[in-house]
Amino acid sequence: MKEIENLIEIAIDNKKNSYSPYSNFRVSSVVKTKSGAIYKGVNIENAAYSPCLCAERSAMSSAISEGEKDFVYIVITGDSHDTFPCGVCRQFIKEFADDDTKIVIANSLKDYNIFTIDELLPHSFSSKDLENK
Ligand SMILES: O=c1ccn([C@H]2C[C@H](O)[C@@H](CO)O2)c(=O)[nH]1
Ligand SMILES: [Zn+2]
Repeated sequence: MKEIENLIEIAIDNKKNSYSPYSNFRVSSVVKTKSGAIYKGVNIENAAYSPCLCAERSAMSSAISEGEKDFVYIVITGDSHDTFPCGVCRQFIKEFADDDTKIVIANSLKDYNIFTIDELLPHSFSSKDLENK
């Protein structure tokens, strides 16, 4: 099975662990880093709403917490067709992604599209702006 399909399969399977009693909208993410390690995340909601955590930030945070910041794949799959990352997650991804990081918006094993972060977040603010002030 293709590497990418394997990641999508893991993400779809793990949607069951989404904690989303308020929106009833499940999102699951799987990230793969340069070392080959895989980390999973789901959206985690809260009665106070604002502490809600998106699946992709959850997965990336797990990786970063293990010292893994070089993302090769960020796979996202949700309960709607083409579940794209929210604005907060795009900015979060921008901090760590490079031009080679593949952001995979997956509907099924065979139905997915791949984007770079600059396609999803053009004209963005990043650490480079702080260096070049
Ligand atoms: O890319 C996305 C988009 C939405 N959500 C979550 C946030 C909230 O829990 C639910 C409905 O917006 O979906 C994610 O986790 N990732
Ligand atoms: Zn988000």
